[in-house]
Amino acid sequence: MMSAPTRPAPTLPDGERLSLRDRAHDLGRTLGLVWRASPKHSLTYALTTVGSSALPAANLYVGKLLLDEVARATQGGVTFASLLSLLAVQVGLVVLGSLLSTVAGASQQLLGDALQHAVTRRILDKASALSVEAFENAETYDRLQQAYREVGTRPLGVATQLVGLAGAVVTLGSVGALMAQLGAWVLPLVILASVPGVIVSNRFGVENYRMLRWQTHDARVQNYLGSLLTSDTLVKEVRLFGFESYLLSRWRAYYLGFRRQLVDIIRRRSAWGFGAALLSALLIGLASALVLRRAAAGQLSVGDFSVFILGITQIQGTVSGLLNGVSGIYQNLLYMRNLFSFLELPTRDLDAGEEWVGRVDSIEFRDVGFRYPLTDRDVLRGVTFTVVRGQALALVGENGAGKTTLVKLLTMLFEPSSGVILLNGLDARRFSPRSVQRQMSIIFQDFGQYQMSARENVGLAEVSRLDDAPGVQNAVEQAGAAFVETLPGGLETPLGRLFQGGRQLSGGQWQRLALARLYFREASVLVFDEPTAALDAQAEFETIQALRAHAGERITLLISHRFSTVRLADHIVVLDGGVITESGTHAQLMALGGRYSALYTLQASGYADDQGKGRPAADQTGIGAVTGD
Ligand SMILES: Nc1ncnc2c1ncn2[C@@H]1O[C@H](COP(=O)(O)OP(=O)(O)OP(=O)(O)O)[C@@H](O)[C@H]1O
Repeated sequence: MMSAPTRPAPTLPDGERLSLRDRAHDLGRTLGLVWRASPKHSLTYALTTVGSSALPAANLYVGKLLLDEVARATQGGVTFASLLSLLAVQVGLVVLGSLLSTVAGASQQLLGDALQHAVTRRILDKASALSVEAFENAETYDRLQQAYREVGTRPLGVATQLVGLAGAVVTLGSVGALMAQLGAWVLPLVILASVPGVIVSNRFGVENYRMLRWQTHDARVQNYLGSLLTSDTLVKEVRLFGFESYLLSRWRAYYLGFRRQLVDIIRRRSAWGFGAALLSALLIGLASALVLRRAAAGQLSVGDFSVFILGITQIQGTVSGLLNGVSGIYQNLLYMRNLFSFLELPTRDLDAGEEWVGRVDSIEFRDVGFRYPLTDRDVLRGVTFTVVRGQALALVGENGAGKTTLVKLLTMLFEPSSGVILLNGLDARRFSPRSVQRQMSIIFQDFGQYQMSARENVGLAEVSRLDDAPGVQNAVEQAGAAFVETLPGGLETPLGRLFQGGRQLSGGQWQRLALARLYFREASVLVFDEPTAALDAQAEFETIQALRAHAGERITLLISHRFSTVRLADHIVVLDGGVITESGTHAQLMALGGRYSALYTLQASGYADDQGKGRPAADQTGIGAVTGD
């Protein structure tokens, strides 16, 4: 059986190291969020809730008067009218209670909805402003996930619990004043009886929160494993290789790990809970004995006794509500700390810096190095090359050599750790990344397959022209994605399987659409990261032709493992372990007889063997035709 995953011991979440002052600050911030989400509903909810908290004492008191009157009636001298007037007051209180709780419930719901929208919006705004780097950092990503997952409950939880606390104080004060008249020790004993249960539930509540937080990472892994088993795109591979049971056993190993922690908590919580209930029963018994002693001495009326009996439930409910409210606020504030620290994450202002205007005519990497955050290895070192307008530069290298990382630097998604990138001879750091990025268009290796219409899939490259149907059409043709015209709704056909009525495309068709997206943006730098991986030979040939047609006016950067494509570039850079080991034209590199020539010959001989008829290898992929013109 698969063993449970092991991870280093958990560290305390940020919130648990906070001082009282910081917590008070977070509380103030949370209330600020709530208030801004909807002042009207915040106020209505607070007033109605606190108002209705005084009703239990009023009910108890009128009930006591009524009982005493009924008891007196047995001795005569009480009119039906006086009993009826007390009943009318009691009914009035019930009606008022219903009215207040209806208004409180409705305003809470509306406030919750407004608050969820406001906080989700802030999370999404923040996520949109975070750098790509932040998404590649597991801790930040966990923080985002948690903030997003619990946004519907936590902020509202703080507000309702705080209002609940104010209400509990009102109830406790008013009911307590009534009960205090039954004997000096009665109220303290009843209050004390509520405490053990609350302490136990709080202690385990915090432990539960810590457990869930500690499990966030593993739960993500488990969810991922589950998603592999339910994915429509992966089902073929999973079935063919038959690794369902492996995935299931890993998924189950995580479940068993969670289960062990849960069983442990439940066991301890039950034992402590039972002990607390015993202690509480003992204290209530003692308070009852004190009251009964006064009753036996004829010092209490039937009404007084009803205040005691009903008051016990009322006080216990209120005290536990009060203490739970405090611990609930504490727990929700831990979440809020997580949310605030996510919202406080530094963002890279993509608009900071000078605005880049005009085309990019040259890109120069000068001794560029890069190391991913929180890692201890440089994935690029001393990278130096120049590419100018009209040139196509190809990057080759084995998996993990650093090609995609280089593209991330070139497209200003990441900043180099050392060295400098010059655009038209100027330090790229001077310019706002967004303005430079507007000059760039790209097809990534893991390009998006947007479950939207074909037009949107292309138009997303330049949202301001999303409705430019002729422009989209043009890009579609350039990318050889004319198949979209044959779809039932043409460009408006919804794509993908996620939503009803969507048309699923093949891998190559999705890739052509991604190419159309690249062409749709009028950019001076085009980056192709494995643009032909999912294309057939004919499509690859057409793509390369389109690429060549554009090369004249632009800078083209091409990453490919297909040497048939690579050899067409004007300049080829070979990356090995993050370092440039060779560079030059295809002919120069072949003449050099180094790594490039070895790999090229290896791939070419593969084609030749396949064919076995002595036809030139390159013809197989249409390269002969391309280079021959
Ligand atoms: N987000 C990341 N955090 C840490 N290391 C990373 C990250 N992304 C990539 N790397 C590491 O950087 C190195 C270069 O990766 P990169 O994706 O640039 O390679 P590549 O040449 O594009 O590979 P491939 O041909 O497989 O696409 C690899 O060793 C990889 O493990």
